[in-house]
Amino acid sequence: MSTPDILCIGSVLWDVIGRTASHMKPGADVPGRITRIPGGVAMNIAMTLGRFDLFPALLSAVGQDPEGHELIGECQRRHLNTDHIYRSADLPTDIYMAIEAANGLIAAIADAHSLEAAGDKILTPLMDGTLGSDAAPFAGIIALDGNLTTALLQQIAVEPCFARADLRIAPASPGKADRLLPFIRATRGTLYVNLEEAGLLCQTTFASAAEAAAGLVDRGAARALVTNGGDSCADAIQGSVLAETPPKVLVTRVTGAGDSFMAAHIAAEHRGADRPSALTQALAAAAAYVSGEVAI
Ligand SMILES: Nc1ncnc2c1ncn2[C@@H]1O[C@H](COP(=O)(O)OP(=O)(O)O)[C@@H](O)[C@H]1O
Ligand SMILES: O=c1[nH]cc([C@@H]2O[C@H](COP(=O)(O)O)[C@@H](O)[C@H]2O)c(=O)[nH]1
Repeated sequence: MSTPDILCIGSVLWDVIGRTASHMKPGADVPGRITRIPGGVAMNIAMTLGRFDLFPALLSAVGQDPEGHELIGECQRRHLNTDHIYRSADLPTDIYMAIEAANGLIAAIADAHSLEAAGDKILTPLMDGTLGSDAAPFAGIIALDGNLTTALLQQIAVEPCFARADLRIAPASPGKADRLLPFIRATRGTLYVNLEEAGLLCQTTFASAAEAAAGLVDRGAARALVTNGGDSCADAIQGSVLAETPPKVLVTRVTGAGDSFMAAHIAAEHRGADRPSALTQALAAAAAYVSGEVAI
């Protein structure tokens, strides 16, 4: 069994996405296309890392139902390491559904109940010596998502078996933004949030990504990357805020843009890029993704 370059911990599920070229209001019923593709923040990050020639391992909960078997097959087809995924016999594979229209994301529902119910079973390989333990903590990059419960995220922020990891954390959705608070309190990890999520975490509203990233660091975050759709994004650490505007592109899909940005940024820093060039490379990758140049 080869040692993974990076671990992705969080949701691995099926995304059911309905897309239409029409504008939609609540209650609209319009023609369009419905697709089912592998998703979940941890999975999206892992898929993008794979495109940068990295070999991430997934830590998640996937059911032993037909949907779960098929999903594991999709992971393996993409050369993602599934050896450490917790395969529950009684929990169903999680699922997410979203509707995207000409006027953007209309609504989405994430059913990540199985991941939540599995709790710290998904972390066993980092505790029992398979990938790490308290005595010999995993010392690589860990991309984490906010689909994990606050209790589990709290555990990761302070427990010895995570003490040496380079934690990269995304909230998964605005509704889950406050689950990242343990990392702000513990001044641990790099947070990847959009402008709305930054505001929710700080219980305020920010006018720009630069202001938001600096605000997160002021409140205790070790490092914060804040994106804002087609507008300028920022990377802040104590005493330094970088900002850059994304390339202008024709947007054909928005679901997963933030995850693409995060994965490309992690991959750039894994290759040794400095902060300004990592930001530029992440924006280029996100632009290719939202313009539809990248196959899923
Ligand atoms: N309308 C857009 N035009 C150009 N780039 C975009 C657009 N929307 C998203 N992106 C790219 O994707 C990144 C993440 O998008 P954002 O919408 O902020 O994240 P999230 O998907 O987490 O809400 C942006 O920083 C940008 O690089
Ligand atoms: O509560 C959650 N919302 C969204 C996701 C995942 O995030 C992606 C969409 O996110 P965004 O719209 O921020 O790009 C989808 O692949 C979806 O599976 C998730 O794991 N959990």
